[in-house]
Amino acid sequence: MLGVENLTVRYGTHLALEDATVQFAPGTFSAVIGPNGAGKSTLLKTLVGLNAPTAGEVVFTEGGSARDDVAYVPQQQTLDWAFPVTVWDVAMMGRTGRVGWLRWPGRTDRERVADALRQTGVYKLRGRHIGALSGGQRQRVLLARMLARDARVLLLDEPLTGVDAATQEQLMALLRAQADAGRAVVMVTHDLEQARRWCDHLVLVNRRVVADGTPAEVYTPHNIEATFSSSHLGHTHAEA
Ligand SMILES: Nc1ncnc2c1ncn2[C@@H]1O[C@H](COP(=O)(O)OP(=O)(O)OP(=O)(O)O)[C@@H](O)[C@H]1O
Repeated sequence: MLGVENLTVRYGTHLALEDATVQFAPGTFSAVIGPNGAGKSTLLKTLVGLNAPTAGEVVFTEGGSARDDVAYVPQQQTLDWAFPVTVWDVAMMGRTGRVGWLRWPGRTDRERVADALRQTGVYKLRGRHIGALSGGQRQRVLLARMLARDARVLLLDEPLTGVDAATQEQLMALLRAQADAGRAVVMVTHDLEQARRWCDHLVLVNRRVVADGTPAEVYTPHNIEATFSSSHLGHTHAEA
């Protein structure tokens, strides 16, 4: 189990997330939903250890250094796609940590990478330079790197950006299967409708956690209004 308790994150004087308490359970596909600037990426980055809490904490239950068990897929546009590596190399980073190998990949590593590339449908592109890929192909490669990692917790920041509708459905099915296999899958998205169809846990965020529960519990006009209306944003700004 991974979660945050009373988490507040500030960037300088800017309050990005305030007093958030949420848990992400194994076997659950969670969606973190909210408008631009709501603190969604901040939540994921803090879970993976890229941001330090200003107050509150990240909580791992069940076992010790579980952060090693977390695979993180950042937003596609935050990565350097001109970097001279192939699709295979990027997926292998899920095993070895970085290019210029920390250790020489073994047979298990190669098998896991091949399997991940097949699952995401880019095995045939394995020799291609990542700079030559479409947006949808890039997203598949990032998902392959995540799958190759074989982590128990999967955190994905808007993994369906730049992906066509048919591929989005395929990738959502893939993530659903990861949750059904016992992993905790947490996805940041803007797409409330898609999240409602595929996820069993929705977290609505607008600087604070507005609602947290099953789609049936969370998907109410009141919660959606509270999450997405600009008047509410103004309200939370005023509180900050
Ligand atoms: N490194 C940073 N330094 C200063 N401010 C930041 C930093 N990162 C994020 N912010 C600000 O914190 C707020 C929350 O950002 P965050 O990226 O978490 O939002 P988000 O919900 O993921 O938004 P989007 O949907 O646009 O990606 C925003 O107002 C953003 O401008």
